[in-house]
Amino acid sequence: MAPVPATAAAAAPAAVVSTHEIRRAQRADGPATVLAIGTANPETCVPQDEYADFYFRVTKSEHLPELKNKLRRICNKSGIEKRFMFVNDDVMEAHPEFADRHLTSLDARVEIVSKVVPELAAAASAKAIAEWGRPATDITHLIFSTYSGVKAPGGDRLLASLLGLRPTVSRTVLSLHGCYGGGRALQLAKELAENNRGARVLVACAESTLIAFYGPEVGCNDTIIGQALFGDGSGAVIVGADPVGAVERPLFEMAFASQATVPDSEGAITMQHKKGGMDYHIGGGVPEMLAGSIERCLADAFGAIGVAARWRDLFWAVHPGGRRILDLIEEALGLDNGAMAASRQVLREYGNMSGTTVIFVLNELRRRFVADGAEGADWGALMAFGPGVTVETILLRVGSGLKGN
Ligand SMILES: CC(C)(COP(=O)(O)OP(=O)(O)OC[C@H]1O[C@@H](n2cnc3c(N)ncnc32)[C@H](O)[C@@H]1OP(=O)(O)O)[C@@H](O)C(=O)NCCC(=O)NCCSC(=O)/C=C/c1ccc(O)cc1
Repeated sequence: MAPVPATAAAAAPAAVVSTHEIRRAQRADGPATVLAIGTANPETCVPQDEYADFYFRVTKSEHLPELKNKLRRICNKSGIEKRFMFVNDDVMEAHPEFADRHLTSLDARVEIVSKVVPELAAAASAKAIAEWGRPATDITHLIFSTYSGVKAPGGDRLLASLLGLRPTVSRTVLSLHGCYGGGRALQLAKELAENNRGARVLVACAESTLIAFYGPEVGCNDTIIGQALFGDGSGAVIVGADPVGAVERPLFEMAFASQATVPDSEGAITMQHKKGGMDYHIGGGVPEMLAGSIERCLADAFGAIGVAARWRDLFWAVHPGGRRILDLIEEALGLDNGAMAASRQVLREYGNMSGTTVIFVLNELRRRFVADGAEGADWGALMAFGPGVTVETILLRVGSGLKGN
């Protein structure tokens, strides 16, 4: 069809513009930036040194003392002091079938998590929105990441309604990314923010171990290791480009993001919903596998943007999948023992909350930067890992909202 001359009709566009120009006008000018962070946890807190007693009591497994001792040994070496969770005595009394993974319980689990997980995400998101300082109706996109979401319409819809987001908010659910869900969601938020001028993306990650909580079994060490490490929590981040001067405070600029799959690692970490709850496997060699891959991921990412980085000069937001993962990554990169202090603190206070954890780490880093004025800090790396084995890398720069506080 020939273009309509501008004078032909009052409703015609004033000038013919190409789709390239339309596209360019839709893009943001600056990089995606973290503008606010919020976190939340369920009420029940279990000290790590009481966890073995709690777990063997509520699952009625006291007849397996060797496994209880093994759980105690792992808890002692975990670097964790306490964890928060939805599972408590009341839940287990109401659902004794949760203790036995061979009984059918998925429906009951999904019924509970499809309510409590979005509610927890709403609590974290409300904190992020309050800190952000703009109305919830200014959120244009919502990314909800959880491995508890196996229902439609899903937790994203409930979350949007609990927060009073506008009906035209663009919703996406990410599921079963496990421990790299937070990294994946932030990376997607970066793409959305940079490609949609004025977009404000709410990333909400929320996980509950209730979907995967069952009693111990002789010969299944995965259950014991999971019981030693995992906790429940939610983290929310607001991401947008071109911050509005007087209102929005740039915390971290997202300069580059990438994903890599570790070769020959398919079976190392697995998750699958089954009739008795979510089944999972955590291979013994995961810390070594990650330590062997991490430097390549970082070098490729910094290489792609032409920045010569020295690992010792960076700040770190690394997913604390387990204490040994942090130890081996520090060693592989030749870092000081304090380099992962924010990750270790989150591990100590909350355990491994799967995809949510890296948002807690980012929040802890922010707290540390505010406390010391972000002196000397410039570039950093956020890294998250999970099934695949997948490594998410996001290169960060300290934002102006954190400098000179
Ligand atoms: C703190 C650990 C667990 C133990 O510390 P350590 O310094 O290695 O100590 P040890 O070498 O003495 O090991 C203590 C015990 O733990 C056992 N162990 C050591 N890793 C293992 C192992 N992957 N398997 C099963 N036994 C082990 C090890 O065999 C040993 O057993 P035992 O000799 O009987 O005392 C440490 O190994 C560690 O940090 N491991 C990293 C764990 C890890 O790979 N995490 C990343 C994956 S997280 C993930 O996939 C999440 C999935 C998920 C799924 C469901 C959810 O609800 C939520 C999330």
